[in-house]
Amino acid sequence: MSTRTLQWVKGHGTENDFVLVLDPDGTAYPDLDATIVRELCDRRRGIGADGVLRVVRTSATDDGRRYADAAEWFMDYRNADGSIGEMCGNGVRVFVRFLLERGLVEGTSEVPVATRAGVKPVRLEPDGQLTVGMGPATFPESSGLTISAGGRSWPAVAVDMGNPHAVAMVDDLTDPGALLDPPVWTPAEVFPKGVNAEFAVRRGDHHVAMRVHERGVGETRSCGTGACAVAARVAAADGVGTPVTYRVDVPGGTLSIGLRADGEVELTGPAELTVRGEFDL
Ligand SMILES: N[C@@H](CCC[C@H](N)C(=O)O)C(=O)O
Repeated sequence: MSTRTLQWVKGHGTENDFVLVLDPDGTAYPDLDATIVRELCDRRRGIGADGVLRVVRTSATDDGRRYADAAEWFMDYRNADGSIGEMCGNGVRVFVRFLLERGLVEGTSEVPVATRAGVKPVRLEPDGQLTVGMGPATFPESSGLTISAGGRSWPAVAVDMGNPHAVAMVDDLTDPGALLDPPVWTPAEVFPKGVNAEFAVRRGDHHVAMRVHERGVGETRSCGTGACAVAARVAAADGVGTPVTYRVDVPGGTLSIGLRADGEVELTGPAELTVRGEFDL
């Protein structure tokens, strides 16, 4: 019989859902490894989530320590399969909602959060949504890139948002099929560490919709970094000037992506905490 329990909180951003574990000094759950992450995220045997956000002080982590002067808190993110993702746009909003609700940060103007893709400032909007300074979108060389899913293939563009994305424009969001298996891409060397694959359609002026198959997870209801990648790719294809804002519809809601004149990408969306409990380790 188990003698230890893990205290958890569940939250989501446009239905991209996470288990949050508070471990301020990095000592509460030294065994929170890939196996436990998989158990927590299991939707039948565990709590069920797309990933785990460990809330830990930057000074208490190897990956966060270099940011200790810029941010008190480090978002230690893992995908549902236990793998590490460098950045999570929906997750970082949920992370800040947790910090705010627990009184772990002073004031509400802007909260810097250290991630494996750098420090991201997050601010609370008057309507309760959160805006993340995501940094720039960059376009690694990807000429000839194709991505295949559901028995069909599309040309795609690689976009780096701190984590890797392949964006394909499709005629209809049902074209990639059920997205049960990870999409396959060529040339393989474009994404040596795997990829998050977005399939997008245009809905109108500065308005797109997308589905995503996330690396380390499967199809999810939303992906914040993916929505930024789609907006950046569509804006580049259209040659639109900045600043400009794109509405990106995802199965779990709507995100707003601001492409600023200085190259910064801003992600705005909701973040909610929903349930909490204990998990026997
Ligand atoms: N859902 C996230 C992205 C999470 C990480 C991704 N699966 C990866 O491995 O890069 C988001 O909202 O950005």
